[in-house]
Amino acid sequence: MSQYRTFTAQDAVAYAQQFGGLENPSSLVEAQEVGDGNLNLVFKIFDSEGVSRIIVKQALPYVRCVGESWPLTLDRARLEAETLVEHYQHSPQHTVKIHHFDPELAVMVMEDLSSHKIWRGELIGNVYYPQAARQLGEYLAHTLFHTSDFYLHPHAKKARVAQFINPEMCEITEDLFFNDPYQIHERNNYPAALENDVAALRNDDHLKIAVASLKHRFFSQAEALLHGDIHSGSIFVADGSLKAIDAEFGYFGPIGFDIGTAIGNLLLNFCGLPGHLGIRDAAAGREQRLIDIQQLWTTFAERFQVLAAEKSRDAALCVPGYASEFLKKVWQDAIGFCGTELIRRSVGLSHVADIDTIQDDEMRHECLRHAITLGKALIVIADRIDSVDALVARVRQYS
Ligand SMILES: Nc1ncnc2c1ncn2[C@@H]1O[C@H](COP(=O)(O)OP(=O)(O)O)[C@@H](O)[C@H]1O
Ligand SMILES: CSC[C@H]1O[C@H](OP(=O)(O)O)[C@H](O)[C@@H]1O
Repeated sequence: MSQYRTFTAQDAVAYAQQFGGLENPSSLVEAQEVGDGNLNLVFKIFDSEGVSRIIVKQALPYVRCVGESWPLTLDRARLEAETLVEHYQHSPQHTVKIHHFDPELAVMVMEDLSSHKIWRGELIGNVYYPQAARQLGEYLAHTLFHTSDFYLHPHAKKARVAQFINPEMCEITEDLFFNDPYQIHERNNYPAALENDVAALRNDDHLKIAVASLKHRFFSQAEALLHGDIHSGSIFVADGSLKAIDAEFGYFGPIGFDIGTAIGNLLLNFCGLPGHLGIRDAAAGREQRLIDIQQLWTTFAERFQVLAAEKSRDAALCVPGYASEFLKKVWQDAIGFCGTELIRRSVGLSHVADIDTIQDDEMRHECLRHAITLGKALIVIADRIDSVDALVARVRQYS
């Protein structure tokens, strides 16, 4: 029989005392539930001095932001913990450390990153972290290379693919990214003023064929163990430091999905900045976002190629020149997936604070239209955007 029960704050304290690995567990006295994501409970556990020392995260048997009417697998906690543990092996500097995990309770105890801040909030507040984009590129290169066919023995790779089969969480992405925005659906969420813009998505057959091709790749390309939801709200930053959290959508999928999601969230911030800052600061912030995107991709691609040259184990994939060919396909995928992230965050169930917190309705609608237009263009002309400089030029063209 399942032992699962939803934790109270007191349960979380007792659990952290038992499994937090701290030298003086009895100093942990209080918990505060701080979850602001769409899905789970997150408790900060404080010591008697009021200092947050460790985190307890528990999956609920349903989608938190919707309620019990949308049941969801508890196995997502295992998938999150195991993805983060695997990623930590390959990129310990840039992955939160998991101390303990219990599949029955769907709970994990992890490193407290209260010294860091969620990147999305910092991007909205115009606080610049010059190393962050490069560090994100490093994280993606190391985690994706070391879980790919370049590096893993074919038997180990297939065993990992099976371990990380994640049908329910993938189904959420399959629906929210590739279906809902292109049809009438009760989950969609956009202002009435955008009705014509959204109807145009539904009526664009050329766009829908390109989206179908991206969904097909999401279904079928088991290239590496993705984070699966690497947006700026799943990334903590501090001076010189970046750490990924929240990997419950982890599965073996197309590498371009992680790259496209990351770039897409930088572009959503680009679209939203005029709603938060004056003209000059918004323009400067936008330039920084474009530099972030260039640094993210350049770091990722350079690091991936170095790893491929030094550590590829497969006799065919290690042939000189193949890794750079492969990265061309990854880039094409990334542009398309980036476009789907821009659209689903503007029209679908789950939005981003970069645009949603803009107070002025007219301005917010303008920023949403910008994201939709840019997203549509990227999906349709992905094969004509063959470099990061070409992407930056297209973003300027649609500004
Ligand atoms: N390791 C951590 N250290 C400090 N705060 C955390 C940590 N993990 C999560 N949080 C806080 O909890 C919030 C929600 O966590 P997240 O993993 O994004 O939840 P969800 O899975 O519901 O999206 C984060 O935005 C952050 O404020
Ligand atoms: C019904 S889940 C919607 C949305 O929420 C996830 O984001 P997060 O939990 O990090 O806020 C993910 O992006 C899903 O697509």
